[in-house]
Amino acid sequence: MGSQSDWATMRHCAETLDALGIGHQARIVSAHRTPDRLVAFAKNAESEGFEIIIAGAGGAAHLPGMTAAMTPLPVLGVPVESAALSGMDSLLSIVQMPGGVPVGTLAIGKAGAVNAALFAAAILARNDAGIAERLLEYRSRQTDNVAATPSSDG
Ligand SMILES: Nc1c(C(=O)O)ncn1[C@@H]1O[C@H](COP(=O)(O)O)[C@@H](O)[C@H]1O
Repeated sequence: MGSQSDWATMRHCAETLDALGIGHQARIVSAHRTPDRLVAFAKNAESEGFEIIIAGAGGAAHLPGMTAAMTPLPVLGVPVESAALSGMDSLLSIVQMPGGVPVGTLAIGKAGAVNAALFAAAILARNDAGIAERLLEYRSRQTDNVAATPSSDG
């Protein structure tokens, strides 16, 4: 993520990965404020054993795209909700990549952070039966938790 302030959003991604038993690391890396850290991280991520990068950033969110430019790994982008423009700036700056350098862009905020973890799980599940099974269980629990009728105090 681009800043400590993104953790309130991105922790939902980390918690979802934990729930699915998927190993992960959370790091603060900024294309703007820590450019050398970004280059070192993105260029070495594959050789360090990372399989997917989830990049959450807000405002002028260059982090996901710059990361994607420097790694062959799949990069998922989470637009963090910004105070000034409610995350529309984050969304548009992450989603509007030029052809040839894709970032898989999720929804703004918490839903996007959770879905980035689930999307990563779906990719990893193709080659990992344990993750595939846990993802199915997660989806099944989610289905079971949707009531068929509304409660009067809901
Ligand atoms: N978008 C980026 C990048 C980047 O794209 O490299 N680095 C920090 N930021 C974003 O700036 C916002 C405000 O950060 P602060 O709260 O630290 O001022 C955060 O949402 C962060 O992701």
